[in-house]
Amino acid sequence: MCDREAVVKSPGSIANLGPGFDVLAVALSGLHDLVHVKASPGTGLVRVYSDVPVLTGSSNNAHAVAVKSLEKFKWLSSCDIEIYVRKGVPVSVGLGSSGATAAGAAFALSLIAGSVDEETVLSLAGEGERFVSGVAHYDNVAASLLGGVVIVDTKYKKAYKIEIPKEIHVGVVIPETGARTEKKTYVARSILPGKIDLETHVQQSSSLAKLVYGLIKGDLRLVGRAISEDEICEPSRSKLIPLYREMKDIALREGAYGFNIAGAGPSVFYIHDDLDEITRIGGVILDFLKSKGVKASLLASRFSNQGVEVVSGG
Ligand SMILES: Nc1ncnc2c1ncn2[C@@H]1O[C@H](COP(=O)(O)OP(=O)(O)OP(=O)(O)O)[C@@H](O)[C@H]1O
Ligand SMILES: N[C@@H](CCO)C(=O)O
Repeated sequence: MCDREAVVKSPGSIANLGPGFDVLAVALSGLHDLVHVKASPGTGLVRVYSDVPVLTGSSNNAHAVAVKSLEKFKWLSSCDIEIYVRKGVPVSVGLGSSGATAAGAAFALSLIAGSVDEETVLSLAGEGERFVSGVAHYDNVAASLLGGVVIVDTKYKKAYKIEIPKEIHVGVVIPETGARTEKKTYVARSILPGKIDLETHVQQSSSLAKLVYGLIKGDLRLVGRAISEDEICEPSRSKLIPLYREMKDIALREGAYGFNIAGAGPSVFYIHDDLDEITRIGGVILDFLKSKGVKASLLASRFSNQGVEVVSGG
């Protein structure tokens, strides 16, 4: 039995999308991790290798996912597990890098164990996020697994996918400075308000519902307007991102449909239906940052309906 392997591709993602803290995320096109899992006869030893040296061994969340998988799939404990992670999603910038690996590892291990059940895979992948941020949140991992825009059902640990109705291009401005440390998601979560008042709840729910309605109707301007609204994370997290307000003003003034923080930051993202506009608006933001002595780069991508994909094995 312990002589199986699987290679999967798992996409990066943007979580929250403005008002959907821990509830919404979207998979991205052209950015993915490659996760190769091998099982061989043994005693339940887990070894993880990565092309990003600091992520080799037990500092890679794939290790935590594998340990949980051995507990979940009992027969795997008579196997040794080796995992090779080739990172394609930039680490620690807000593009769901840890989530991409966690989702890929959970999916590949479940394939090898012969039991790919969405809820189990989601729950195993969430353990990879717990390892990184202290909390098992499911937004990034659900987007990496399913593709599209996902809505996380936090009560029943499920995720519902909304197919992206039309081309939505996204520009991501990645600052070289900002809260980009190993613990950045942990820190970015620790500064959030512990409680919110009723008025904030109503406003946030309205923005979130508007975003989902806009997606279903294919109304990108409405989607963008909703993406720009967040009463919970943006007020505190934006203070960790140099020139955040100015960047948002520029993007919206230049015609971006919506702008907000990508995941836990420090990157920011904006959307448009025209790729050329994404490039042009990004250029204006980068020129502005340069004039202020802030180094940053632009990454252009697209919202994608593609989730995790099997490359071989299983
Ligand atoms: N397989 C992995 N891939 C990437 N980061 C990992 C992995 N395993 C552990 N980490 C740790 O997680 C940290 C950041 O991941 P985290 O998911 O919090 O941020 P992110 O990738 O920017 O995504 P986001 O803010 O969108 O959730 C990294 O600095 C790294 O130390
Ligand atoms: N929803 C998560 C995504 C980042 O991991 C957060 O904002 O903290």
